[in-house]
Amino acid sequence: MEGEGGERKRGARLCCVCKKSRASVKRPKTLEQICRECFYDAFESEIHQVILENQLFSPGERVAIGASGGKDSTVLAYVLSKLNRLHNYGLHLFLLSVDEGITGYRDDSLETVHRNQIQYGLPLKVVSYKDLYGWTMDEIVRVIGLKNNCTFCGVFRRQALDRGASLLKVDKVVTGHNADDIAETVLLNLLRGDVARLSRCTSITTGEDGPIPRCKPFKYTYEKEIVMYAYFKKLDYFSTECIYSPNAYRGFAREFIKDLERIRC
Ligand SMILES: Nc1ncnc2c1ncn2[C@@H]1O[C@H](COP(=O)(O)OP(=O)(O)OP(=O)(O)O)[C@@H](O)[C@H]1O
Repeated sequence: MEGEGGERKRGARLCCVCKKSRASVKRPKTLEQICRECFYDAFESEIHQVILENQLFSPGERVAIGASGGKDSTVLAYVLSKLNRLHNYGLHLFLLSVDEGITGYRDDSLETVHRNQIQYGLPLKVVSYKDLYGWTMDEIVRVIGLKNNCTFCGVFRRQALDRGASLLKVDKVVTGHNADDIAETVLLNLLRGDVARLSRCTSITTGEDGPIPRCKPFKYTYEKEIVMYAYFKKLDYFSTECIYSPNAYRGFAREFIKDLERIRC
């Protein structure tokens, strides 16, 4: 038994990047066998390259990170603060959260954002549907039911982020939309035949003609890698799905894409 274990240890695969440490991760994006430290480096430097190549920011800009407390925006807040320090982007970063008023979901995830505020030393602004529109999502769902509620919520959230951004006087809002989210949106726009949105939805920056531009630094980042990064780094995030979204059209698009991926692999 001992011999077997020893042999397995000696035969352990080395990281294909540093060739020193034991590979402990298979990168979903490249399928490379890689060690954790090299995975962190690759993950962060790819996002840095995306920021540079797309000229997402200019020195001195005030940038609000749309912070829901979920994995994507938590990793975005962590990585963007780190890159800002490391590469002297010169950005003033803020966390901006929208409280939709969903009991048992957003109240819990906002607690996570309050902790992130302290952990990352970033100022936090919370704007709520109740204050802005006089209704919480709980109240809206009580009236309209679970059909189309995500459509209402999406429109309200977009406006609420704009209102919060103008209160914070920021130049840009960044969100944690990742490559998987964008693939779903492409499929949804195809199914709806929405040609105008289809041509816009893959842009890394949108809303340049509106009140405030929006950027997606994770446009090329796979969701699986964001989950791995958050998990290995032990980041503090909230992982429950919205209690009102299980019937959303988007959920079916997500499953369809996952099925296609499974068939292809
Ligand atoms: N309530 C909110 N307040 C602020 N920003 C939000 C909120 N909800 C969503 N966002 C922003 O929009 C992005 C995409 O939101 P989506 O609802 O698709 O959640 P998600 O893919 O689960 O992301 P996350 O893991 O960050 O919650 C988030 O990453 C975040 O930047």
